[in-house]
This record gives sequence, structure tokens and C-alpha cells, in this order.
Amino acid sequence: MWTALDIPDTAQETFTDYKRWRLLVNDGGRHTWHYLRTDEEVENWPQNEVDRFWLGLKTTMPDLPPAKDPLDAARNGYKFYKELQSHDGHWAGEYGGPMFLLPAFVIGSYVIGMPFKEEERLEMVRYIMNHAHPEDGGWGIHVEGHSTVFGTGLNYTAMRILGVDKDHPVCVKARAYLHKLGGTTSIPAWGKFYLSLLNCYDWAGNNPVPAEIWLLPDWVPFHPSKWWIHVRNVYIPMSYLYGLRFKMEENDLILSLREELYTEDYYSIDWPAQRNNINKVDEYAPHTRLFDMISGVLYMYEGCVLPPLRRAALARTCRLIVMEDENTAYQTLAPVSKVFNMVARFAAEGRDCESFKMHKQKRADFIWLGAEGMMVCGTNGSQLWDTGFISQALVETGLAYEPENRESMVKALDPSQMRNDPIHYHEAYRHTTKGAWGFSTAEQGYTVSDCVGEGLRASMYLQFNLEFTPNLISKERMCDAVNVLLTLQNPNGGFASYELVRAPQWLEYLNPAEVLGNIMREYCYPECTTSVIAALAIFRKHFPDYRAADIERTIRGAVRYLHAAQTPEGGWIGSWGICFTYAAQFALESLSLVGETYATSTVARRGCEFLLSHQRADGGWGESYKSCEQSAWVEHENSQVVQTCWAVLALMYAQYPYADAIKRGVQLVMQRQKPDGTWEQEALEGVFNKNCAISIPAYKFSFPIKALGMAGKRYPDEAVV
Ligand SMILES: CC(C)=CCC[C@@H](C)[C@H]1CC[C@@]2(C)C3=C(CC[C@]12C)[C@@]1(C)CC[C@H](O)C(C)(C)[C@@H]1CC3
Repeated sequence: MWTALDIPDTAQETFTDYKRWRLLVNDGGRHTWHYLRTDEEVENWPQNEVDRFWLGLKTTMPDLPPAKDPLDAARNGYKFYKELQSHDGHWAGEYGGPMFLLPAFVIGSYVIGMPFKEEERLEMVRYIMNHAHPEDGGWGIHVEGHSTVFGTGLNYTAMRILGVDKDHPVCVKARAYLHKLGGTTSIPAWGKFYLSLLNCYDWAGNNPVPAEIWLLPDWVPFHPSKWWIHVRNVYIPMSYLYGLRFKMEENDLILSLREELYTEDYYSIDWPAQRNNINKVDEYAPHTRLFDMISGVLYMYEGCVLPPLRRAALARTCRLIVMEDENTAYQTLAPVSKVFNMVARFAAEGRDCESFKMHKQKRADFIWLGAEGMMVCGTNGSQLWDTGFISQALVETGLAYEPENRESMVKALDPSQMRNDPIHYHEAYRHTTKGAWGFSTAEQGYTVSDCVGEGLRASMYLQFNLEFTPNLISKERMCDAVNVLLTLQNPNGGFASYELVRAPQWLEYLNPAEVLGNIMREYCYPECTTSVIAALAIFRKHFPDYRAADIERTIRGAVRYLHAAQTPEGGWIGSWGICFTYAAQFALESLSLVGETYATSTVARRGCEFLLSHQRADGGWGESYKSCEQSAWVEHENSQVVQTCWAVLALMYAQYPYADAIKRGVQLVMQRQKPDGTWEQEALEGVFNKNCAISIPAYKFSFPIKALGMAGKRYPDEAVV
């Protein structure tokens, strides 16, 4: 255990002085939180509105005159949100929600002896405490999910490592619940893995992760280079660490955890029998028989591995890990692979080396301090994504032209386009990045299809629609972005997230991570496809001569995919936002850009009717995250501002002719606006892999501003309040 912390019984009050925390934004959009220990530092680096807002402190923003109409309400919204723009032009923000990322960081860091500051540890404990379920004291896979062994086992362990005593009431309650669930023997695979690194679970209790798979020739249909990039990047360092059976040395905490986490005597557990022991409360994607069979064979193979083969396989995975670190300047693709890469590099090279230093430096980029404590975000930020949406909203609503908003629009231009392919490109099985945008920063360096779409579109809007912005992005750079988009279309016309679909569908039968669905390979997504359609449709208006035939063919194929992806009820299943309302907004917008609206297209008309069938009596829309789990509409108990905006935008894009439904939605969003122009944080807005919700708090600015502003423009004569 890191030094013991004195932790109060409840966590509403902050554990550190929030007036001393500052968000540093530098180096192309990196953001890191710093605690100022001396008064002198506090004086030299005053707290600003961005710090105060995200820390949940009272901002100095005044109450605004009540909005007269929707456009005015949008204006009020932006008056506030503009103050949250960083000096470099992007909007920094929180991106929390999953409850396994912070424990992964804590466990991984502890295993390799990479410390956190005491103030950080205190606020991490506070975050965990604030998200314990009041009834049972446990944690789920995300903050809104039911308690599971995965959530409870990992967060309990993290609390103990961070310095909380085992007799603290929060630990006592969580432990009682964990024991009620049978203890951590039945923790899902990734939990088994973290605990094994910590020396609190025997490696024999894990299903094998043989590195030898990386020695197969590339043409093999299930070759790991064809897996979804997140799973690939998680399993490369996992297979390396599994091959080494890497674990930290025993100490008092570990010996104690071996007692606390289990209901039986740790030393008499039948570990091989635990490989497929997964608690029912955790299971989202149960093992298939095929998976269990292959694991059984691989388990036998582990008893007779050929040392030269294993050595060659470990050398190969080690090389892949180093390439990923170097391609991303040690950001890595996302927090799960970040931790495993960090531990793997430590296992290979130790502490006194550049990789340890660099991993420590970039570990900070994932850590965010919110009103409820310190968390680990889903990525190193959502810089490009949030900047893209708000820029587009301002241009589409016309607010960008208003003198007081011009400077912020000039600052927002040119967000982090990647100029070159990765350093290690083909050898690391990467997709091209020259001209692409990713979700966060250029440094992180991963092409994402819809981020290229939104980045390109925002750049075109800012540069071409506004006469006061400089010409920063050359035609050549925009064409580079289009080139990337054109490489990403799949044979069925659809677009996936980071790469082309490389692997067959049956690979999903081998999903080893019981808590997430659709993870093994890329899938085509309506949202990604529609972003691309929209960007290309706008691009060709500005540059009708550039690759005109290719663009036409691509758009036609994408629209065909989108038509086919519509469900019989008329909706689209969203995979990255919740859920049908999210996807409908993208789908109906992109269809309108190719001339398909309520009046001209049955697809658009059915899309509108589907949405209208779910409008609630209060005028809003509200879907639960369970819609994503079940791929079927599940009503939330309350209507949600962000989802209402998506639905209203979708209807407006489709030129739904009867204004009443739209106005009722607009009214709800206006009623929920607070006097300072903001909206309350409601339910989590994002999701991944079917089963894990994630918050994207910037959506509660960008989409209301866009929806209200567009409604204001569309119905200019009416005050809708
Ligand atoms: C399973 C693992 C490895 C967990 C770590 C979390 C990541 C996988 C998540 C967190 C954020 C996340 C949901 C994200 C995406 C993929 C998966 C991410 C990175 C993408 C980039 C996919 C494409 C989407 O359209 C969109 C751009 C919205 C999201 C953004 C966030």
C-alpha cells in the first residue's frame, strides 16, 4: 500500500483544496491537472473559469437576461461555453464514466512502482467513494451500471492500494457485497489479468494469451492484425506479460488482499478451474463453446511450450509494443492498452529508462479532476471531437458571425490535423494517417473515420463560410483528408471506426472479454458512415473537380449502406452514443445533404416517424443506456436534453413539415436551461462495445446550442417559450 491515507467516512466534501487545482493545456492540446502547494504558486497561476467549471466550483459567469426565443437561448448557451475554450482554441473536457479505467491505472502503476501524488490519491479515492452504489456498496462497469464483481473487485483493490484502510466503512461495505457475490475468483477475464499482475490471482486461473499468434503469417484470416484495433492493442501487451507470467513481488498489502478479496483460502483455490468461472452478474458476452474449446487446447499447450518459439513470439510482441509507444508519443490508443504497455515496457526495461519516464509523463493526460474526484478518462481527451461539433453549431446557427464570437471561431480553426503517416506504418499494421483527424490530438495519432469527417467539415465551415477567418488549411490538406476518407469505405458501402473491416464476422465467437460486446473486429457503423457522407457532400460543393467520380461513388455506396442499416421500425442502432436518437441525428442529416428528406425519401420519412413515435408527453426524448445493450429502444425514466436535441435536429434536417413536435422539443430544452446559460449534467451520453456507457459532457453545450439556434433560424417569427 502506498502510505496510509486518512479518509473521512463520506466523500461529498473535497479531500483536497479545490482552489489549488489548475488545468494545464499545452503541447497541441494536452491537458493535465496540477495541485499548487504554495501560496506563491497560487498567486502566480490564478484559477480561471475553465478550472472552476470542471471542478464544480462556482464560476464568475453572471446570470443572463432570460432568452426571448430559441436563438437567444443558444446565444446564452454559447456565452457560457465560449469561456471554457482553452487558449489554444480547443475545448478541454471530462470524459469519464467507465469504472474499470481508474483501477487499471492504479493497479498498473502500483505494480511498476510509478507513484501518484498524495493529492491525486486522495481525490481518486473520493471519486471511487462517490460512485459506490448506496444500496450495496459495490461498483458496476460504469457509473450508472449495476454492481458487478469486475467493478467491485477492481475498485475495492484500487482503494486499498491508494491507501484506504480495510476497516474503513466504504471498504467494509464493499467487501461484504463482494463476498456475497462469491469473491473475486469469478471476476471476468480482464479483472483476472489485472489481479494476476498484482500477484493476487494465480496466472493458472487465466485463459492463455499466447504471444505465438503473432508468429502466424499475415494472410491467416484470424491473424491478430485483423482484430479491432482496441482489442489488438490490448492483447499485444497482455500476451507479452502473460508469456512472462509477470507479477509484482509479494508484500503485506498483497498478502492482505489475498484474504480480503476471496471467500475461500487463497492458497487452496483450484486455479485452473477458475479460467471460465465468470460471475453471472458480470456476463454480457458469455464465452462460446468454441472459445472454451480453443482455450482448453491452448492451456495444454502452455504445459509444453517450445522455449525458442516463445522467445521469438515475445520478441515480436515487444517490438509491436515499442512501435505503438513511438507512434503515439507514449499516449497509446486508449487507457487500457496504456496501462498494459506501461507494465510491459517496465517488465522489459525496468525503471531507469526513457520509456518509464515517457509513460509516466503521458499517464497524466488520461487523468481528469471533476467535481466528484479524480478519474481516468476513456481517451487522452476529446479535443477534436468537441471542437468540431461546437464550431459547426456556431456556423450553422449563424452565431459565428456575431462580433463577440468571432475571435473564438478564429481560434478554433485548424484543430490538430495529422500531416504524415505513422513512424512505424506498415510494420505496425496501421492505417494511413496523412491528412486525418483523430478523436483527441494529433500526437495520439489515430485516424477515426468520423473524426476525419467532422474535422474536415468543421475546417471547411470555419474557413469558407466565415469571411473573417484566415486561410490556414490549404486545399492540399483538405484533399489529403478526403484521400483518407476514400480509403476507409468497406465493400458494403459502410464505414467502420479506425480501419477497414479486416476480419470475418465469426471472429466475434472468440471474444474473451465477457463484459463487452462486438469487440473482436471492426463493424460498419451508421454514425461513422453518415459523418463521412456529410463531409464529402460538403467538400464537393467547394472542390467539384477533386476526385469527383470517386466521391460520387463513395457517397452512393454509403447511402446504400445507410438505407440497408435502417431497422424495420425506422431507426438506426447507435454504437457510440445513446442510442437511436444519436444515430438518427447523423443519419437524417447526411441523407438531407444528398437530397433525401421527409418529402422525397421513404427512408427519411420512416426515420422521422420512428422518432415521433418515441416523443414523450413533455415534448422530450429519453432513452436509457440499456438501448445499447439490447439494440432495442428502452425508455429512460426522464427525458434527456441532449437526446431531445438529437431528435429535434434529426427532424429539422429531414425537413419534417409539422412544426409542433419540433417546437415542443425545443421548449423542453429551453425550460431546462439554467440562468447562466448552461444545462445540468444528465444521464451518460456515450457508449462503447454495447455494455459500457461513458460521459461526454461537452454534448450538453454543443447539441443544445445547435438545435436551439437552428430552430430559431427556422422559425424566426415565433417565441417558443
Ligand atoms: C475496450 C477498451 C480497450 C476500453 C477503453 C475505452 C475505449 C475502447 C473507448 C473509450 C472512448 C471510445 C468509446 C471512443 C471511440 C472508440 C472506443 C473508445 C476509444 C470512438 C473513437 C469510435 C468511433 C466513434 O464514432 C467515436 C468517434 C464517437 C468514438 C469516440 C470515443
